[in-house]
Amino acid sequence: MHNKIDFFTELIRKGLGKCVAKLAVTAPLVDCVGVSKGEVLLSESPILLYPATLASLTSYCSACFRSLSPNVAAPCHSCRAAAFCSPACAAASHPRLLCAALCNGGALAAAAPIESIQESLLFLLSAYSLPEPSIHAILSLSSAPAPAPAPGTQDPAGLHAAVAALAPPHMLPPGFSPDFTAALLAKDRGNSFAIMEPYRPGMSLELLKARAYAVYHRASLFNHDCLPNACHFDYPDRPGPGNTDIVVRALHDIPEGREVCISYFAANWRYTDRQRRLLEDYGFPCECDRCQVESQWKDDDDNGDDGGNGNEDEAMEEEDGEEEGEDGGDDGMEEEGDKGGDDDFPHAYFFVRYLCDSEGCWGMLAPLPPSPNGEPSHVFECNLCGKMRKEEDEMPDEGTSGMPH
Ligand SMILES: C[S@@+](CC[C@H](N)C(=O)[O-])C[C@H]1O[C@@H](n2cnc3c(N)ncnc32)[C@H](O)[C@@H]1O
Repeated sequence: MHNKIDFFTELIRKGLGKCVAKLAVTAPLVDCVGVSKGEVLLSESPILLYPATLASLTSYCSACFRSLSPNVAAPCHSCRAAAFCSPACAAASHPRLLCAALCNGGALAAAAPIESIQESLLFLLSAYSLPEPSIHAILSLSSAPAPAPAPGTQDPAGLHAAVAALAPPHMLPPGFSPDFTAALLAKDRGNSFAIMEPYRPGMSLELLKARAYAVYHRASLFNHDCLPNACHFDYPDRPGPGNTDIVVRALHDIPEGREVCISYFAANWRYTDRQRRLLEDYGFPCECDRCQVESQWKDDDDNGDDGGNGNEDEAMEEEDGEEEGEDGGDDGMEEEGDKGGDDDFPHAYFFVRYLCDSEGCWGMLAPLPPSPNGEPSHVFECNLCGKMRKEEDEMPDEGTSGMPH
């Protein structure tokens, strides 16, 4: 356990779900005429799909990004560095500038020795391979601010020079310039979605890497909230067409007029980490309900460090033990609230209900879509590990406590 959110989730694993639900903020429940829980709000194909790193080229099909099985993988006839999972994917091929750069021996690997530079170069070579309307669709998205130069990274001018050196000049689009490159990079930073490697049970989310990145036109319009009311799914290894489509579903009923927001990263991140990421990568300080609450927490509650004792796990375990010892556990959380200890965490309900409890996962749980006659599903699906959880399995009852959003 690392922080207060982990603490509440741990309580749920110990069967104290009902108490945590009592702590939930009692916002008025609104009659929902807007969106029903589990409803698919968006299903969309990417404008652009590109490998996350050079290593992705040998593990995933370069056209559809399904996992490659070695006995069916066929190398690209031109570059021999990328591979495809089927004749149809080989015919669809992969971005022509990327293919040309890969034909150039180890030049791409030499230009991009570290993964962050690889990611930017793979993006640029793929984006510059798009037909003009698609490049303009990317340029129409909102821009994220340029990051402060970090050691080992390359600025847009350096990345532009690398693309110019790697791609045959006649293949570059009209308007190719350092400014064009900088504008594209700014769009990628604030709008791309990671398509993750396959999750294996027990694997820590921190170790899970992206296999590819995708830019979508309409999905890029979702704003962020640290207590989102929707989350996105992708199913890259599923058979059939549309395996790289993004699917956005409502976590719960959303009243008409309420903004639909997703979280740009795992919802269990600490306040300071969320603020830093949103400021650095997206250019805004988050002022959502949750951040307003958590900004008031003492440093050792959760604000980004261990509060100096370096062993928060122990502190939490002690606190937990005390609760159970005092009153048998179930009402402990309410008492904790009465004592003023944890009543400053009104969003506990959200974590209990919508965060996956698979070991090391921390994906988000959203209900499956309602049935054709509008019946809501009582099965929740994790958008990272794919685990299905029945609503009644350790989940607090939606009707007995307030909904955060
Ligand atoms: C993926 S885009 C979202 C769509 C964008 N708002 C638009 O109108 O195209 C990300 C950008 O939206 C803005 N944004 C997203 N969530 C926000 C929030 N909670 N508060 C303020 N700005 C936000 C930031 O400028 C961020 O860089």
